[in-house]
Amino acid sequence: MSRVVFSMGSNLGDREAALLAAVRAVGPEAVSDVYETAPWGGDDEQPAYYNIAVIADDPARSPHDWLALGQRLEAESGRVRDPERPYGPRTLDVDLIAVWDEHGPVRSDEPRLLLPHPLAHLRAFVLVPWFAVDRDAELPGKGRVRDLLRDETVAADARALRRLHPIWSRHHE
Ligand SMILES: Nc1ncnc2c1ncn2[C@@H]1O[C@H](COP(=O)(O)OP(=O)(O)OP(=O)(O)O)[C@@H](O)[C@H]1O
Ligand SMILES: Nc1nc2c(c(=O)[nH]1)N=C(CO)CN2
Repeated sequence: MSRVVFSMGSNLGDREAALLAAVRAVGPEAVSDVYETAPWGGDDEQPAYYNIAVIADDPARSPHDWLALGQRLEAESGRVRDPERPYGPRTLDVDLIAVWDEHGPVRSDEPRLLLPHPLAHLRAFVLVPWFAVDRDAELPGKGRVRDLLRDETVAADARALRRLHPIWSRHHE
């Protein structure tokens, strides 16, 4: 068993098309609506992001398989990395927020795959879409997403997000 929560984002090119292609490739169990979000992390000179949360469940996939899939999708979207702008604009970003296997939450300290994602609890653009598809969501080691959203800074960011529209429905499957 391997259940994963992804945060996906895009702020370059056709944002919706990039996210939709990624969702399709993952084979999702649940997909949030699209949220328009201001750039997080201090690099403000870039377009607004579209962000979604995606939950997937595939007994055949390991955490590294999920990571490899995410990285392949980023490359296929035409993503180019600018080493001078770690939080710069991108056609597609696929982050693994948390993974569970048959033993429970997976923890990893490998730089290549940090689990749970070490910054997720600070990011309204991750927490709000995730909470929207799972009211009981829990970020391992940090607590319930419901409670993380009460932090003052996160709550202020959350109020500034704009929920736009669904991106996924049965007819896409
Ligand atoms: N949980 C994770 N999900 C996705 N990538 C991860 C994770 N943990 C570590 N990485 C590594 O992070 C590296 C940098 O990824 P990337 O440039 O997309 O970071 P970022 O998305 O800009 O920043 P952030 O990790 O803060 O969201 C990748 O090489 C990947 O192997
Ligand atoms: N709003 C928003 N800001 C970001 C995002 C993102 O997906 N959405 N991704 C980042 C790097 O992971 C850095 N900043």
